[in-house]
Amino acid sequence: MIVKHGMNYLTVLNSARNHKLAPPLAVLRRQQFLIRVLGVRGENRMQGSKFEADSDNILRAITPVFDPNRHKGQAGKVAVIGGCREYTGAPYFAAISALKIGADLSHVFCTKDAAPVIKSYSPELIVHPVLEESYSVGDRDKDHISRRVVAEVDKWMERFDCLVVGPGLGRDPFLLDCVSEIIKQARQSNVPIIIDGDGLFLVTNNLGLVSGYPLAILTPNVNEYKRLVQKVLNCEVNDQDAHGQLLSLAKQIGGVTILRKGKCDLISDGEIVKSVSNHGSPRRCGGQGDILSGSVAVFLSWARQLILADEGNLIISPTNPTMLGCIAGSALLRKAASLAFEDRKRSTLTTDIIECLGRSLEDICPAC
Ligand SMILES: NC(=O)C1=CN([C@@H]2O[C@H](COP(=O)(O)OP(=O)(O)OC[C@H]3O[C@@H](n4cnc5c(N)ncnc54)[C@H](OP(=O)(O)O)[C@@H]3O)[C@@H](O)[C@H]2O)[C@@H](O)CC1
Ligand SMILES: Nc1ncnc2c1ncn2[C@@H]1O[C@H](COP(=O)(O)OP(=O)(O)OP(=O)(O)O)[C@@H](O)[C@H]1O
Ligand SMILES: [Mg+2]
Repeated sequence: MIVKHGMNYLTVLNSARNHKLAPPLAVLRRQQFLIRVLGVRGENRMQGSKFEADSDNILRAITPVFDPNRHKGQAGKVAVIGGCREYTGAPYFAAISALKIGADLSHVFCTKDAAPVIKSYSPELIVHPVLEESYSVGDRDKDHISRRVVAEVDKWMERFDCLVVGPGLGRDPFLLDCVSEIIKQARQSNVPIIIDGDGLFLVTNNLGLVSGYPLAILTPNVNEYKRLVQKVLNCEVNDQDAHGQLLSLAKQIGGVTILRKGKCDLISDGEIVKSVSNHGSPRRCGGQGDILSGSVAVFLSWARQLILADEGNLIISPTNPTMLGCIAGSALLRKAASLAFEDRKRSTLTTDIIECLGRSLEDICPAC
């Protein structure tokens, strides 16, 4: 069978299937080979586009070199607000990913039920059992419990370089009210905030929480993006003009940065659009978005530090730390997912990808 340039996948597969002389296994192998070859060609086209971010150079530029004069905390202190009765995996994935990439300290603020579970996954995480869900709070106690929850988080706020709000947070109304107050406090303290998962459910219904805050990053998946577009732009997702629509969405929410996750990750701060489409994994197991939110938190913190220290002498582009954090986090996650898949194939899980984060970063910027 001759494969001609421009033949689509289906034509090629059907030809291979109709190739009756070949034994079935050989046909299958040939099909897989053709899919791989043609798939890679398509991906290269996307990576060569003018929108594709220079992610390797960005990772090299913003990852700090080791310095014996630095003390604990200077490589990043992040906090994840999430974790409830249903979900304990998501906040763990986000918080541990931050540590595996190089943050010094990673906190989790979760409900009382979730805390012992998350603590038992890892002694490395600092877990605060402070959030409350409606079922454990009487109507009369709501005001003072809400004040107490917000105060518990606020006393740590100034120490954090970045907050990740939403992985495994759940949608309990009382809990979400408290989290709204926490977002307001973070904003007042100028702490960058990444909004993911159920945090996006909260923010989509209350855009004022992040609108006009340049240190906010939203990381919607396909469902979350759809809801955001419907709410803000009052229309449906338009894949024919994906870049233009993302740009308007970020602009409309007052210049927040949006990382639209998908086959190719698209990132915009309302000024520019960048894409990250390096090879990832075909496995779509749950939790990869959580790794991403923890990763973006670390890279955003590092980019911000670098920009403050360099006083405008930065030689990379873009220069917005939220854009840099998203590009670096997305590229690293995809590389780690690809490495994990090479090794584990169909059984690849989120924990396998987390184990590949260190090696992936090391390949691009060695520690020494
Ligand atoms: N191991 C873990 O702990 C992991 C935990 N995870 C955590 O899960 C949470 C939800 O995130 P997700 O990604 O499942 O949300 P998403 O794609 O919008 O929903 C998919 C479908 O479900 C539905 N739906 C969801 N929640 C609903 C609700 N409360 N009540 C009713 N419907 C609900 C939704 O329907 P819709 O909202 O469109 O009506 C859609 O059809 C979030 O906290 C995340 O961090 C993940 O990170 C994975 C690993
Ligand atoms: N079709 C795809 N091909 C390759 N990579 C993808 C694809 N879809 C998503 N990804 C990658 O997986 C990462 C997580 O995206 P995903 O859409 O799974 O998030 P999510 O649904 O929020 O995940 P989670 O299960 O953690 O909530 C993204 O950064 C993206 O790079
Ligand atoms: Mg998610």
